[in-house]
Amino acid sequence: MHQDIEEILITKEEIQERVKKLADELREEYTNLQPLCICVLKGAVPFMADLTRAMDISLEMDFMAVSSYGASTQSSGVVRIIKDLEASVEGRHVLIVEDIIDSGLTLSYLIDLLKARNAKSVKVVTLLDKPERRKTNLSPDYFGFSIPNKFIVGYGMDYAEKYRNLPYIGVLKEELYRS
Ligand SMILES: O=P(O)(O)OC[C@H]1O[C@H](OP(=O)(O)OP(=O)(O)O)[C@H](O)[C@@H]1O
Ligand code: HPA
Repeated sequence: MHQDIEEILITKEEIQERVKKLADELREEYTNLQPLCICVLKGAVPFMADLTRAMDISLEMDFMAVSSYGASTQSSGVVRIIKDLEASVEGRHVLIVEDIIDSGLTLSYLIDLLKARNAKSVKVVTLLDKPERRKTNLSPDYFGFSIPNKFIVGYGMDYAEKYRNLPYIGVLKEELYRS
């Protein structure tokens, strides 16, 4: 795996340090609110696991899997629900946990959906933000790192389902995904 990485953008230690700081901020906001943390599968799994443990407050977790319909419909923001939540969000303080915001289309769909289901509040924490790629005017309530427009993998993020278990975030060698 490691030989396929052009450069390490964010080290394991930098991730750990930033996740701890984000967790401190979120603890301030959500103590006594019993938030429902929603992990957007699959990429956000490592971040969700590390963040919620570091938050160290009473909370609940649920998981959702979504997928864009494809290139032609992506620009319309149409998203297909592959796995829906088990919990009801009605009256709940919801925190969406994402690994990366790119165009923002996935998240803007999810935010609208959860509001339509009568969540009391809906906020977003993402580890990474790629603002250059944005196609919506959405910005996360909390983010770990703002990154350049490069294709990255690791700490949950994949290319063709591989590299999710890298402990750091790295830029994938261009020849591997352009070919
Ligand atoms: O801002 P957007 O352009 O909508 O892109 C961001 C979404 O894309 C990635 O998920 P992906 O569909 O690759 O699924 P995965 O998490 O299972 O890898 C990422 O985890 C976000 O959910
Ligand atoms: O750079 C990325 N890498 C992996 N998955 C992604 N989903 C959106 N952007 C990316």
